Amino acid sequence: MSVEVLIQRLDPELPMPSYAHPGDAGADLYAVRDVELLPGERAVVGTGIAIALPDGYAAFVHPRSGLAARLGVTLVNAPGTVDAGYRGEIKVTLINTDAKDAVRLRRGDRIAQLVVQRVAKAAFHEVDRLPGSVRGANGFGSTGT
Ligand SMILES: O=c1ccn([C@H]2C[C@H](O)[C@@H](COP(=O)(O)OP(=O)(O)OP(=O)(O)O)O2)c(=O)[nH]1
Ligand SMILES: [Mg+2]
Repeated sequence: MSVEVLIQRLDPELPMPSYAHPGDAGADLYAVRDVELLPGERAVVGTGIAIALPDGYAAFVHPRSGLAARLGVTLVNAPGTVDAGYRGEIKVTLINTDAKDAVRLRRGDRIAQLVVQRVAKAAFHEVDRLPGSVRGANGFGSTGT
């Protein structure tokens, strides 16, 4: 399934978001600037792009596993939600979770990945009692660890 997504490059020197392999779900996003993150520090970094998604779609900003595993860098609000109507620059809220080492990322580094998905719009109907289910209200580790 493919969907047309309009993209505006706010920084024409950065590459278009790109899928590294056919079949990848996430298209890599690039840092618009250098950033240094001290241990525990976070920063909002632009990606130099704005998009227009069709109604019924959203895009989700996910961390990259390589940055997470190698450097401890992830996203504070993973996954970030990009609404179909959002026309501003897509930004990434990075955090360095490492306890000891600072991390330096450069302009043009791939800092996150964008997953475009269909999303349903809920019509919320208030009721006094919800229909029964096998799980019921069990959660939060109810099946064990
Ligand atoms: O990682 C993210 C998350 C969000 N956004 C942009 C797109 C999204 O449509 C908008 C608002 O995001 P969200 O609804 O998560 O933030 P909010 O704190 O609820 O802000 P608002 O009151 O503007 O909805 O910010 C990003 O660029 N990157
Ligand atoms: Mg919101």
